[in-house]
Amino acid sequence: MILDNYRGTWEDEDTSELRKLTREFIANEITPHQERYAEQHRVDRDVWRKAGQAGLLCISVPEEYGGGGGDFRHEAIVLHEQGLAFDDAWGYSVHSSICAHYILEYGTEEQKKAWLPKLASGEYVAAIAMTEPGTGSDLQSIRTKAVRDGDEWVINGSKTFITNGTHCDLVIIVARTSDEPGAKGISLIVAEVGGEDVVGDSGTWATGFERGRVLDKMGMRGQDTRELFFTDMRVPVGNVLGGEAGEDKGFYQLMNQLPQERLAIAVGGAGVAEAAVRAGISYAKDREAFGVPIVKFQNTKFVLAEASTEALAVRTFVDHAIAEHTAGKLSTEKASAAKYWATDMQNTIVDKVLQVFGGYGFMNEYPIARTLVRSDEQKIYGGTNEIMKELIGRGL
Ligand SMILES: CC(C)(COP(=O)(O)OP(=O)(O)OC[C@H]1O[C@@H](n2cnc3c(N)ncnc32)[C@H](O)[C@@H]1OP(=O)(O)O)[C@@H](O)C(=O)NCCC(=O)NCCSC(=O)C1=CCCCC1
Repeated sequence: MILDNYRGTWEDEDTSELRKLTREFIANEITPHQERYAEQHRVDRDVWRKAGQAGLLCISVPEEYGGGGGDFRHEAIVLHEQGLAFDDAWGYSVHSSICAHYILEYGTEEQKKAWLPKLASGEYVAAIAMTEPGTGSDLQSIRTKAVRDGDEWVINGSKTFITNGTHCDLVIIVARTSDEPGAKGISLIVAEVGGEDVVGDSGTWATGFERGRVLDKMGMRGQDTRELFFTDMRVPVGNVLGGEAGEDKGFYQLMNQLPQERLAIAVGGAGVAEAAVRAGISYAKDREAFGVPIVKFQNTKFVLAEASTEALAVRTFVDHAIAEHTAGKLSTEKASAAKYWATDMQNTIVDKVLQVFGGYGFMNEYPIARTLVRSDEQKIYGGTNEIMKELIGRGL
């Protein structure tokens, strides 16, 4: 099969070892519990602690802050393995590959030392609260407001679609901190909110912090997605990422960091696409019709030939983007292209492979069914694919 033995140009012995470790972790801690995680709309809180112990959290954070001392290639291995395992609860990657990086890139030395070791060990779960009920793609229009009162920010507002909304102990809140319009008056404020291991137990939450509805999603049901509310919630004034120098810089920090998030989603997409092809091949070899395995039919071969070629093309493009990102050369446009194309192709590939399964492809007991719905979500979050095309278009 053309995907066999493929290795990205950036993969080496070190990443091979990490791949083995990640595969083992997912096989033990995620795959056997997928159904339960989907039912409870989140993984167990312990998954973070175990991932921390296994060295799978904050892999690209320097060792001096408790991380693994690697780079984005190492994050990419974990993301790719999650895709390959149809792991649709990738909140721990959001924690590591996205949230930790805001602190690493923009935090003061004191902030990095205070928070990163806790994220790397799994003691804290992190979330980033960007999207609001009335503000998705148009990020400049956020309304959550932080007003300075002495040594504290007083925060009011609401956020929705927040990954890790149930478990988060630390939230990076995107809030308006000045009366400047649009992009200029926004800051990233870190709030330590008090974690929650049990849904509904609000005993340890910060005053003025409330977790809203657990959102009932069509796919990625094991991923914890929730509303968050802030009502006169007080946060120390020093919690703006980057300290005083970071005030009102939040929008630019987001624009700089979102390309990594988009690439992370593309990497997951490449993994899911490949896993779908492998599942389709395996099913077509087992399933018999008209006295022969259906893989013998030309239609089946052609569908799987197309899907495996497309999955390989996605992987090579994503690998190219990973190599550029590791070298510090990934542009906003190329990260957007990787996200848009990898997730669109993921959707196309999964859809055509599902047809090979016939009626069984529509049954939830086969991962391919929930994977199709998951593929729809990949095209929306992290910046819709339409916003990705807008960003590519601006660079033409
Ligand atoms: C691209 C975008 C639509 C923004 O365009 P506009 O036309 O409003 O903004 P524009 O006029 O282009 O710019 C404003 C200022 O910003 C500077 N700048 C732009 N790019 C950059 C950059 N790359 N680096 C530095 N500065 C930048 C620009 O110069 C301008 O500055 P100025 O006003 O002159 O001072 C932006 O809002 C966006 O991206 N939305 C998608 C949100 C979105 O992606 N959520 C995702 C939510 S999170 C999520 O879904 C999750 C999913 C998985 C789990 C985790 C979370």
